[in-house]
Amino acid sequence: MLRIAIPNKGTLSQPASQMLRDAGYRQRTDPKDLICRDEPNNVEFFYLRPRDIATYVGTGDLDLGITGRDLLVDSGVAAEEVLDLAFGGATFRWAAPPGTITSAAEVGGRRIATAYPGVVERYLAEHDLKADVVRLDGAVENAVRLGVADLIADVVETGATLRQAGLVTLGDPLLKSSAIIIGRPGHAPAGVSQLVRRLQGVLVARSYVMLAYDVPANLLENATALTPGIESPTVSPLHREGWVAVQAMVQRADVHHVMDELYELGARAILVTDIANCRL
Ligand SMILES: Nc1ncnc2c1ncn2[C@@H]1O[C@H](COP(=O)(O)OP(=O)(O)OP(=O)(O)O)[C@@H](O)[C@H]1O
Ligand SMILES: O=P(O)(O)OC[C@H]1O[C@H](OP(=O)(O)OP(=O)(O)O)[C@H](O)[C@@H]1O
Ligand SMILES: [Mg+2]
Repeated sequence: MLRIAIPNKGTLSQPASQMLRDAGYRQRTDPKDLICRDEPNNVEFFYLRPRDIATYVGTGDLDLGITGRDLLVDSGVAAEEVLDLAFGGATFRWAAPPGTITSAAEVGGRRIATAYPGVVERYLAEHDLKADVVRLDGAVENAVRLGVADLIADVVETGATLRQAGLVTLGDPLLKSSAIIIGRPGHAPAGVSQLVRRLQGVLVARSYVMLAYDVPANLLENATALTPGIESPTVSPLHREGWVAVQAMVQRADVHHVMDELYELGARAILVTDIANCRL
């Protein structure tokens, strides 16, 4: 049975379970449950602190885990990224009061508050800098105001917490994070490739829609240039002479723009439908 670690709380917890449900796996119904067995799929899910997940996967006690890229880096565990799950996106950044520290080169010699000392120390080592890393558990943005540190290094999503604390970011992000599946290098037990394919199906279904429309046959080339699909669009004859029906997958982010262009070209009955899941 495949054994997989899932975040039990925090930002990544709900979306991780939802993604697995969308891929056809059973998930816990009570948020206090720590284990959920999915017999038909031969998978057992273990609900763990996202920060601990790399440790379980790295030791080989669990086969796979869902965690954040920043948490994996912070752990220092030699687990590998198997698939980017495209949720839980955030950057990991330096921040300080405006006008105090203005470039990343100036972080050397300072007191840096963070809940991710592993990420910060990796950066300092790579840039040949020395600094005093103050490890905190959370609410790191308060550290400068309270005099514990000169700057912070923390997760930034909307930037609202930084603004509220009167801090501004400086320099480039130390890293760009999102939820990922991690595994142990060289360890690919039965069921892993099926799980990855299923999740890839969910990712595609989330980023594409199915577009269907009718168009005069003499405009087909122009229309399909707008909707080339993945392999190629499906074209079917219509009962009405001189018209065809076209179906193609289109990037969700582009669909309104593509519909406008198709309508202007002469296409009609342009319909968009969600894709529940797919295997490409
Ligand atoms: N707005 C956000 N705040 C915190 N973490 C976020 C955010 N958006 C994405 N993440 C990602 O979530 C992971 C951190 O999750 P974790 O559960 O440890 O902290 P949390 O969501 O802040 O919850 P808690 O503060 O209750 O521990 C990291 O990979 C981080 O990049
Ligand atoms: O850029 P934003 O959208 O404001 O999000 C980022 C903030 O959210 C998280 O804090 P959280 O509320 O989880 O508290 P914590 O610091 O105690 O973990 C994170 O640690 C940042 O402080
Ligand atoms: Mg937090």
